[in-house]
Amino acid sequence: MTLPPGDRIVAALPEAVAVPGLQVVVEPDADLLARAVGSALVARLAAAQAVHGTASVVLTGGGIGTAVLRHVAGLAEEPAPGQDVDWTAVDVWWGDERFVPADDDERNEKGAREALLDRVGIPPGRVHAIPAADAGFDTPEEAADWYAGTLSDAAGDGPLPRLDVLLLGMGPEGHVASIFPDSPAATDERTVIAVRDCPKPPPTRVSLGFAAITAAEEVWLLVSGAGKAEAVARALGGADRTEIPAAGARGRRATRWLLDAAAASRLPGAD
Ligand SMILES: O=C(O)[C@H](O)[C@@H](O)[C@H](O)[C@H](O)COP(=O)(O)O
Repeated sequence: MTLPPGDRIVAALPEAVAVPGLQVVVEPDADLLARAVGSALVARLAAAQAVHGTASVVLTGGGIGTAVLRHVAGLAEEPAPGQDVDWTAVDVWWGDERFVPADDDERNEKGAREALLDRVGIPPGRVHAIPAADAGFDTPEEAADWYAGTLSDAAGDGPLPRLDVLLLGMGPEGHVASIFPDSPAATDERTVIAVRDCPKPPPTRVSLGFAAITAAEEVWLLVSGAGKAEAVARALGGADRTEIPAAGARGRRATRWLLDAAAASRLPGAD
């Protein structure tokens, strides 16, 4: 029997990091990856609604993350049987955001609205943006505390609501959300944190912490390009999450590494 690439890779990973629910999926290139993830996301949200009546997704910025949303918007216009998402019953959160004015092109929220949210009719009350720098908060710390409170309010009981799928891009050095290697955010226990002096501009951000990321039902890491291959291999090879934050991004039920062939090229078992 010939295993598909992702199965071969999981089989080749050391037992210590073969966490329950770990999947590695490899698509030939970035465009096919974004299409595949878009279809999988629609199916997952439809499945969550079939069980719970509602679904929730945590969005990421970045090229692949935004391309996925564009494909989801296209699928929403012509839903496949059984994969019809009721967008009026989807809660949207963000994994991180830049603390800049709302109309700044650096806002992850702006990209997501253009790619998907403005096209599918989600009620404004279900779009839970991380506050912009001109939204009435003087500091990213105040904005982070407010977002933690908003998550907690949505939960009703406990600090976090059910987060069905949490999407993350990954930087070439292994950062996820705005948790950068060897930064204070990598060891912060809060659900939402302010990030200052970020090595990648803009320097001031608000990010979910590991406490929130690891509470999601499923974490999906979207990674493309050869420049990420070494960090992917280190994350899946058991690196410490303070060195490679992506290594600590794990969902409660599933952790899916969704890669193109170039990003997967340094994994054991990759051809
Ligand atoms: O906040 C940021 O600086 C980016 O949003 C970042 O976290 C991004 O998600 C990754 O760098 C992957 O980006 P690409 O998919 O464009 O490579």
